[in-house]
Amino acid sequence: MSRRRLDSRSGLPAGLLSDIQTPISTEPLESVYEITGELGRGKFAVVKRCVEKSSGKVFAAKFLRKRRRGRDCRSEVIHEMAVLEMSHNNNRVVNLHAAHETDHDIVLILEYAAGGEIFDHCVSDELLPEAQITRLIRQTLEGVHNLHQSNLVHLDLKPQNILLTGLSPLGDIKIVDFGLARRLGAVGELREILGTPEYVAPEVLNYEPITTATDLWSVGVIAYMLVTGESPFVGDDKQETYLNVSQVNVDYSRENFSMVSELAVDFIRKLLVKAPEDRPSAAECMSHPWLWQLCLSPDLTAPTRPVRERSCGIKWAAPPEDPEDKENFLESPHSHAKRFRFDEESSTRGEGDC
Ligand SMILES: Nc1ncnc2c1ncn2[C@@H]1O[C@H](COP(=O)(O)OP(=O)(O)OP(=O)(O)O)[C@@H](O)[C@H]1O
Repeated sequence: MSRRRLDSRSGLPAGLLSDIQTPISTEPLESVYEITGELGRGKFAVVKRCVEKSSGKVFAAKFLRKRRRGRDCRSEVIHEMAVLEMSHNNNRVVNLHAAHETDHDIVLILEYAAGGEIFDHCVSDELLPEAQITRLIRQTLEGVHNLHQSNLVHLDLKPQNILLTGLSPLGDIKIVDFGLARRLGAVGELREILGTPEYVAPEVLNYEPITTATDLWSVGVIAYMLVTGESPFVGDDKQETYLNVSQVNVDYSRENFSMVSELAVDFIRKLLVKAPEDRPSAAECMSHPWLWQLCLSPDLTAPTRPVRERSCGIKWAAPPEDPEDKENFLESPHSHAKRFRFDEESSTRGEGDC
């Protein structure tokens, strides 16, 4: 995808934020941090593990190139910093610790997420138990809800951008990569953006207005991938992927979902709908019974499911008594979030369906 709305005067992507509080230090990075190894890379960035010499604390240093394809992209890096700063109080977003500038890069020193990407759990031979998946989705929704409350949309949510604070035991999620994030309303209607074809919503492909619902589509894709180990829209080539997305061509067959609860399917079906206005908001999603049915399960660390094994014994549960869930939750989903209308029939089918 290459479409991108440009500001007519500057030739830069429209709606970039430019106010930052974090000073950009020119002190040589190596004098402050010991760089220890690569954690990941994207199109214009490489992320390395580093240790702050003065404190011994571990961080992730994201090296963002200032020039890309012969163009000065400093303002895009500043924008990413501004979004991170706006999300400072959002516990589900990686924290910006400091920033440095080198000849070629601006380096964001980020909170280190030691557990890697949830993508690894989508492509593993052993999928996570649904109780763990629902915990991760709840946390993702909480992070997304808080972004949306600040009028921010992420627009590049995918399993590679949802990291974990730890692996064993499985930690909490941290959302990263705000390069495509935008503030809604900053420049009128938003219709733009590149993204990763497999994960983008139909309205992005169709150059229709982008709203908070665009992120909710991606949450549906992420949930699909975590429960099935498959990417719902990926085709043999880009064209086929686009077609699958724009026709919402999703495979809910027994083959893919043999091990998945009916409530999980219902949750995903609610999000992977073409019309953005028909998708529930992040807050509304939080009252879906799938997210709470297993949260009182005594053993969240239950063995992982081999791919295609059935998850059974589904029982609906009351909202969480778990203090962590209560603390982190958007108040109480049942008291505050407007309840999205869930299909009674599809919800009850999960019970005892082993
Ligand atoms: N804070 C972090 N802690 C640990 N690993 C990280 C952290 N931030 C990023 N990574 C790793 O580096 C990868 C690339 O980071 P990121 O997505 O921010 O880069 P990007 O160049 O903007 O990516 P893209 O080209 O997909 O937009 C992530 O998918 C993740 O594996």
